[in-house]
Amino acid sequence: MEITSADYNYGSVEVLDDITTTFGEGTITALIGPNGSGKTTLLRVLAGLLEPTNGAVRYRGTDATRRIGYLPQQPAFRPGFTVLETLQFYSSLVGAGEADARKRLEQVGLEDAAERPVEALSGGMTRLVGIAQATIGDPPVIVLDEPASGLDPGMSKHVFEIATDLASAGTAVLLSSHDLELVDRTADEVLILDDGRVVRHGPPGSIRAELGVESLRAVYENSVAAEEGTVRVQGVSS
Ligand SMILES: Nc1ncnc2c1ncn2[C@@H]1O[C@H](COP(=O)(O)OP(=O)(O)OP(=O)(O)O)[C@@H](O)[C@H]1O
Repeated sequence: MEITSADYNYGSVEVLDDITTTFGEGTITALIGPNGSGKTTLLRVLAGLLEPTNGAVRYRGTDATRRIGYLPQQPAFRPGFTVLETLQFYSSLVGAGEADARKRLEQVGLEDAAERPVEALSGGMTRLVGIAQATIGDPPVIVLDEPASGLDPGMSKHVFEIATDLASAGTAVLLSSHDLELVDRTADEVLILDDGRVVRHGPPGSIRAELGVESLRAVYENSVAAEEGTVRVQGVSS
């Protein structure tokens, strides 16, 4: 999958600036960057939910029944249905069959919550249902916006293990995260976004070596110009 010379503006607010990069199948690419740097916007463009203002996104292997799975930053499900019914509904939409819904539920460790109404889940459980939903039908590209946010340390690790399994099976996994340690340990590629631009992209080990630092946190601090404790808000002049 590749994105070429892509910009994205919300009206007059320019959020993404000239993004060109490729994402390989079988790899986990983690997007990291300050709050408001454009990670969600880039993931939505890559998932095909937003049309880039300029430039293009191209997918390979478009013969899959479901081309892209997507976990939004704040997943929400229609109330009045159980967890299993919700996932079966998504399965039927993508022609994946009922067994796939149960398999995905087990994969995220939520089989005991199968009969619980979706509106009665905790925040972390709702995100896990969202991850299960995103993986139904084995799409070749899976886009996860902060999949580990709000999860306890054990579940965060588990979610990154799910991402690793998906990548081993050939899926291109794109995700955003603020957990630099987990990203350092798990991602094949790291893409650092600052103020809507890609400031670094490569395997975490290579970019650490390039800068002669020990941790991804040090890479981040070296690469991101934002002042700590402030958020750069595009479209607002100070
Ligand atoms: N619908 C919208 N209309 C106008 N501006 C928007 C809209 N959505 C996002 N933005 C702006 O785009 C910029 C990038 O937002 P985005 O959500 O992509 O950042 P992010 O890197 O995902 O942030 P975070 O880490 O806080 O989730 C922000 O300045 C935000 O205010």
